[in-house]
Amino acid sequence: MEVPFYKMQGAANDFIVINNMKLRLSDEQLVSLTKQVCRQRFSVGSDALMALDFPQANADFRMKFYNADGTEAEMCGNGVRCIARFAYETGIAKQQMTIETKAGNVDCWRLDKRQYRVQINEPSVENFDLSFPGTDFLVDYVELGDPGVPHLVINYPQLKEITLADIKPLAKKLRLWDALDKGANVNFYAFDQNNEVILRTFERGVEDFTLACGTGAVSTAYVLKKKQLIKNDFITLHVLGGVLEVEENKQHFYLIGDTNIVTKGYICDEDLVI
Ligand SMILES: N[C@H](CCC[C@H](N)C(=O)O)C(=O)O
Repeated sequence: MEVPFYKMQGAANDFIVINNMKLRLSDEQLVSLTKQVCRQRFSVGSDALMALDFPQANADFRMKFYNADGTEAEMCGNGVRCIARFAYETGIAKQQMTIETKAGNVDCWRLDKRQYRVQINEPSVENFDLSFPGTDFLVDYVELGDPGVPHLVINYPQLKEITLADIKPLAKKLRLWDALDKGANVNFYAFDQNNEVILRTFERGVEDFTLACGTGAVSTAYVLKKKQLIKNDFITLHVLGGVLEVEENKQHFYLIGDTNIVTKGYICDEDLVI
């Protein structure tokens, strides 16, 4: 079976995007497809797969988001920005759209050919200054949306001086912390010399650091604003894949950033079983 798809990335958080309004694959088929085609080298390789589908209520369309390991996540900030561009450029939506996600509906705006802006779901859970056993780390927990996408936020001042390998063991322990009933994505942040944020995110369902994480950026910005560690309404976050902007406007948080359509074509992986 040849599967028509776009390969897209937002700040190098990369995605396979398919139109399930046309393919009509079942949830089980989407999970199986994801686990096969997200594998690097064996197949296309990607952080996640997103299926654009019919909305269940009054949104323009529905985004079904699957991590590379096949687990479905509640939301994806970079993913929503990319699927919004896919929808606009394939005539499914106009320049402003409402997208149904597991975490709730989100509004998204096309700013220009590549820049998209999304209003991220309001937090439904927040627990600050949790002490992580066996360390002197205080970590903050936020779920964006309801049910929310779970994020831990940790201040790690020497982030610039260390490598991801140095913090991967800690990231894995935090990701799997048994105090969290659905685990979490793990965000390490530090401030740079311009008081902008450096961010590195270990993602649930990828089980590794990705080059960017949109809901991780918003979770971090949310914590910094709530703790009054940052005053301005526009927060620049430097991630390995580039830059993400988070805007707070009337208590709502918006994620703004670049998108890139890397490939348009067909997955014709000869080992693919659907
Ligand atoms: N990269 C995504 C986060 C995906 C969340 C997923 N890793 C999970 O929570 O299982 C983003 O840009 O928001």
